Amino acid sequence: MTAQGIEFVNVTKHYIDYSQGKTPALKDISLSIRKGEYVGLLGMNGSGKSTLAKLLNGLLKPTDGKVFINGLDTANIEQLPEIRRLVGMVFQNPDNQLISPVIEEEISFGPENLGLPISEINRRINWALQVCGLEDKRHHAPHLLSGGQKQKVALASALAMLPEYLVLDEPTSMLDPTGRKELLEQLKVLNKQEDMTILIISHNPEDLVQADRLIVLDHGSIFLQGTPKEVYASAKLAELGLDTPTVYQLINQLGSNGYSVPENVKSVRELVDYLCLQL
Ligand SMILES: Nc1ncnc2c1ncn2[C@@H]1O[C@H](COP(=O)(O)OP(=O)(O)OP(=O)(O)O)[C@@H](O)[C@H]1O
Repeated sequence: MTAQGIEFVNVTKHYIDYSQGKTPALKDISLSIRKGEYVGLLGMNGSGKSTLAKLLNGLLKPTDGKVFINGLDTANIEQLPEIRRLVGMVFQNPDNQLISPVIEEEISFGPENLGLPISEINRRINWALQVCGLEDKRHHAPHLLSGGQKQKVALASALAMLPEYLVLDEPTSMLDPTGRKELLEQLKVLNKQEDMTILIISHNPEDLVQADRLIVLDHGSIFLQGTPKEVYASAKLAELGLDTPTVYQLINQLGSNGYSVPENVKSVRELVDYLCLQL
């Protein structure tokens, strides 16, 4: 067992008594996510993505199998506080996550519970507000914000815990195009500069292109995984009816015409730059 990283060992999750013959939400999943990795999770509605995310910080327990975070077992109640410090979660619906009357208090809640000194709490609040572009909203009430702004507050609260692992379930669903672009940029920075491991779930394939690895779920099982280039070049993906981002449609077309594009080209802009260099 590796001490660092996330490890799913033969994990099955049933929500309902399986003596009734119900299909499990997740079936015998084994996977490893190494520390510092940026992983995208995709799949059709009901394929098990949110269930997998909730297993990561012990919100759900496996029916069978084990989930380890840095070697800590999510089924061990004594290890849960440390697991929840390590794994920050940003849920699909921020209304379920925000509890304080003022944004600053919402963000300080977690660090205060860790018993950190005031100076460190303030440093983390300032940093999280700045990363999420919320400096001017510090004294606002979360419930008066728009859905997208609430999503940013939920992210800021998770970041203030300085998690090693950041799990985001549909984080861009309520953001406008600018907010979406900014969030994805910030995730890249958090991953590369802060060495934060990222697991992002999204129905928007464009949100996942910067991942190191994509994992595709189907009916609770891993259907396909690989680099974005490998996954989006796979004919299997079309079987699920999942969209291919524009840049990979172009890369696939170039590939079928005999032109290979390097793995690090992940946006239309980067593709154009790369092609210009080849002229
Ligand atoms: N609380 C619950 N009780 C019973 N069944 C549930 C519960 N939550 C999810 N399920 C079932 O588990 C399966 C996987 O659901 P999950 O929410 O993990 O899928 P998902 O891939 O995140 O879907 P979506 O893309 O729609 O968010 C579905 O069949 C769903 O009906």
